[in-house]
Amino acid sequence: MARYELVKRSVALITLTNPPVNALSSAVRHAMAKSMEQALNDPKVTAVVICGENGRFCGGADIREFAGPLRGPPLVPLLDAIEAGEKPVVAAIEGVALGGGFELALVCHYCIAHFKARLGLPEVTLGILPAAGGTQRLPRLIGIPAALELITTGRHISAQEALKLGIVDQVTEQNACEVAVEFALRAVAKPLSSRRVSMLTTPCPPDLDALLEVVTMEVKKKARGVMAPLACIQAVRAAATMPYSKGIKRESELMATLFNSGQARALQYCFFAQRTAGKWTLPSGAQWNNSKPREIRSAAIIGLGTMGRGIVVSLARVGISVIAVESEKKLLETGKQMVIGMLERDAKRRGVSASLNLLKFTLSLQDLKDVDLVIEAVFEDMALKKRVFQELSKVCRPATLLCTNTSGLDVDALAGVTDRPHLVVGMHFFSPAHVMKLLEVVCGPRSSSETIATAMSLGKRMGKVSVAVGNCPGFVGNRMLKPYMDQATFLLEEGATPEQIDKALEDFGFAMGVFRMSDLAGLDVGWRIRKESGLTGPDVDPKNPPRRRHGRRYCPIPDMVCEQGRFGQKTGRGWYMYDKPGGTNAKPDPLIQNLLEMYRSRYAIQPRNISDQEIIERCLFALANEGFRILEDGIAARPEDIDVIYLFGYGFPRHRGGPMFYASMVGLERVLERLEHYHQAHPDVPHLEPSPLLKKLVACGSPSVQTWREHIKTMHSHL
Ligand SMILES: CCC/C=C/C(=O)SCCNC(=O)CCNC(=O)[C@H](O)C(C)(C)COP(=O)([O-])OP(=O)([O-])OC[C@H]1O[C@@H](n2cnc3c(N)ncnc32)[C@H](O)[C@@H]1OP(=O)([O-])[O-]
Repeated sequence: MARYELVKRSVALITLTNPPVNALSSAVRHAMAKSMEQALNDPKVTAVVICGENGRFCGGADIREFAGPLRGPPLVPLLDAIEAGEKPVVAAIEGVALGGGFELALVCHYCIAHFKARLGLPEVTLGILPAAGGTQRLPRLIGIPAALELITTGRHISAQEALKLGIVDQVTEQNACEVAVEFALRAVAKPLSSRRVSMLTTPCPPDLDALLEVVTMEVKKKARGVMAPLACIQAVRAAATMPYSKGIKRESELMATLFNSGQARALQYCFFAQRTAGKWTLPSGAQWNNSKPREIRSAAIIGLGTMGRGIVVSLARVGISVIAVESEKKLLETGKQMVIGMLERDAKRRGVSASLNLLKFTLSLQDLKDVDLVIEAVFEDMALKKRVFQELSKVCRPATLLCTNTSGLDVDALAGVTDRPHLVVGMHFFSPAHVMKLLEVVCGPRSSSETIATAMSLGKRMGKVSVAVGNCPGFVGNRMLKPYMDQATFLLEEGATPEQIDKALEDFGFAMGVFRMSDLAGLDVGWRIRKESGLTGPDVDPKNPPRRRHGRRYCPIPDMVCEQGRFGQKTGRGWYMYDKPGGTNAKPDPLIQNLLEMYRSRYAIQPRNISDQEIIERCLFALANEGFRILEDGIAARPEDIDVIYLFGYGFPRHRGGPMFYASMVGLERVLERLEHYHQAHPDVPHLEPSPLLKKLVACGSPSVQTWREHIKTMHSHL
C-alpha cells in the first residue's frame, strides 16, 4: 500500500501503491503513517519524497470507504504531522493529485509536477468538501478568490496553471520522481517554517464579505439547492477569519453536515454509476472486457442538419477523417460553412488548430465505399432511412459498420434492409451533438458484440458517456420522457400553469422545467410525430371521444398550441412568449392562460389548486415507473444505466442521483403508495399503474438500487 526505499543514501522515497489511482484507503493511510514515522526517525534520512505508483500520484480518499465506518488512521492528523516534520518532504506529482491527493501535496514542503499532471479538489462534485485541510491551506497559499473558484467548482487544473498559482514549485518534462529526489537533496538544511502552508496568513481581500456574497449568489444560481458549494464557501471564510487550528475544526463541522447527506450519497452514486455504465454486458455473455472493438479511422455522416453537423465535429476533433453527405448542393454548402465555423471556434477555445483537413463534403453516396463506419442522421422518417440503408448496403464495402442516429425508430427494421444486419447499431446522439455528453448505443437483436463494442468505444473516444440500451420505441431516454411529459400536460388540464410546473421542477433541481425545455427543443417535432401516428390531425379516428386515444387519457393542449404556430423559442412563442423569434427570455403569456381557461371550460373541468409536491410526484414517479418497466423489459441492463442517461441527456439534477436513485431515496414503498393513489384517481392513465418490478422490489424489502439487478429475471432481454 506504500513502498519505502532509501535512495541516494539519504532520501526516503515513499511510493503509494494502491492501483488504479492510489486512493488513500485505510490501508494506504496506515502504511503512510508507518513510512513517515520511519523516515522521520531514521538519522540517515535527511529528506523525503512522496510519489505514486504507475505514474499516478493520488486520486484522493477512497470513495468506496465513505459508505462504511471510518477505519484506520484519520487523514488530518497524518497530514498535519507530515507538514510539521523537521525534514523536507517533496511531492512528486505525476498523473493526478486530486482531493485528498492534492491535500497531501499541500502539506509537502515542496511540489514537483510533471507537465502532464492535473490537480484539483473535486470533493464538491461528490457532495462533500476538501476536509483534510484543503479549505484551510489552499486559501493561505493562493488567496481567497482563486481558492474559492477551485474549491466550489472542483475544476482540475494543469501543472502549468498550478505553477502560475504558486501551488507547485517546478514543472518538469522528465521523471517527476527523479527530479523531486534531486530537489529534496538541495532542500536539506533550508528553513522549513515558510513552507508550512497552515502557518501562513491568508491574504485577505478588503471586501471579503462582498466577494463571498457574489460567489454565494453565483453558486446558488448555477447549482440550485446544492449544499456542498455553500459549505465550501463557509469553510473558506473560516480560512480568512480564523487561525488554522480553529479553521480546521470549522472545516470538520461543515464536513459532518455534508458527509451523510442524501446529496452526498447521490453524487457519489453518480460517480460510480457513470463508470458502471461503460461496462455493458449482453445475455449472450459478450461484454465490455471480452469483445474487441474495431479501430475506426474514417467515418461518414449522412445529413448535415443540426445533429449531423454536431456529429461531424465530434468525430473530426478526435482525429477521425469524416466524409459529410447532403442531398442538395445548397444544403451541403450551408452545412459545410457551419461545420467549419464550429470546428474553428472549438479549436480556438482549446488552443489547438482546427482539423479541417480531415473533412470532405460530397453529394454522392458513392464516395463512401471505403469508410470504416457510417452514421445516418437524416430526417426522422422510416421510409427515407430505409432507402438510405439499402443504398449504403450496396455502396459500402462489406465490412463497413452502418449506424443510425434515430431517436426512437426501430433499429432492427433498418438492419433488415441491409446485407449486414450484424453490423448495424443505433448511435443516438443528443442535440447539440458536439456538446451533449450522452450517447445511447442501441443494440438491435442482430447487432454483433464487435459492432456494439465499436460503437461504445467510439463514443468514449469522442468524450461521450456511452450507454448500451435495447431496441424499442424511444429506447430508454425518450421512452421515459413520454409519461413525464404527459403528466405535465394533464396537470395543465387540471389547473396548473406552465410556469408553476416549471418552477416546481426547477426548484427540484432541473436546469429547465419541462415547458421551457420543450420551447427550447421546438414543439413542432412532437406535433408532427403525433400527427403521423394518428393521435391528432385529420387522421384521428372519429370514434375517439375527446381527450382519449386508444382507450387512454390524451391531452390535446400541446396540439392546440402548435396549431397557433407557436413552436417555441424559434418562433418567439410557445408555452411562453419571448422578445423575438430565437429569444431566450421566457415570460408567461396571457394567451396561454386564456387558452387553458377556455379549454377547461369547454370540457367542464373545475381547476383546482395543485401543490408542488403533486407536480413532483406525478411527473417523477411516472418517469421512474417507466424506468422499472424498462428494466423488466430488458431494455436497460441496470438502474445505473437509466440514471446516467437522465443525468447526461435530460438535465436530471445530479445531486438527486437520477430518477431510479431518487425513487430509492424517497423509498420504494412510498413511491408505490403514491402511484397507487394517483392511478386510482386517474385510472385511464396506464403509466401511473405501478410496474410489477416496483411491487416486487417493495415485497423484497426495498433493496438498495445497486442490488436491483438480482431481482430482475428478464425472460427476453433486448440487450
Ligand atoms: C477527509 C476526506 C477528504 C478527501 C476527500 C477526497 O479525496 S474525495 C475523492 C476525491 N477524488 C476524486 O474525486 C477523484 C475521482 N477519480 C477520478 O476523477 C478519476 O478516476 C481519475 C481522474 C483519477 C482517473 O480517471 P480514469 O478515467 O483514468 O479512471 P476511472 O475514472 O475509470 O477510474 C478507474 C477506477 O478507479 C476507481 N476510482 C477512481 N478514483 C477513485 C477514488 N478516489 N476512490 C475509489 N475508487 C476510485 C473508479 O471507480 C474505477 O473503478 P472501476 O470502475 O475500474 O472498478
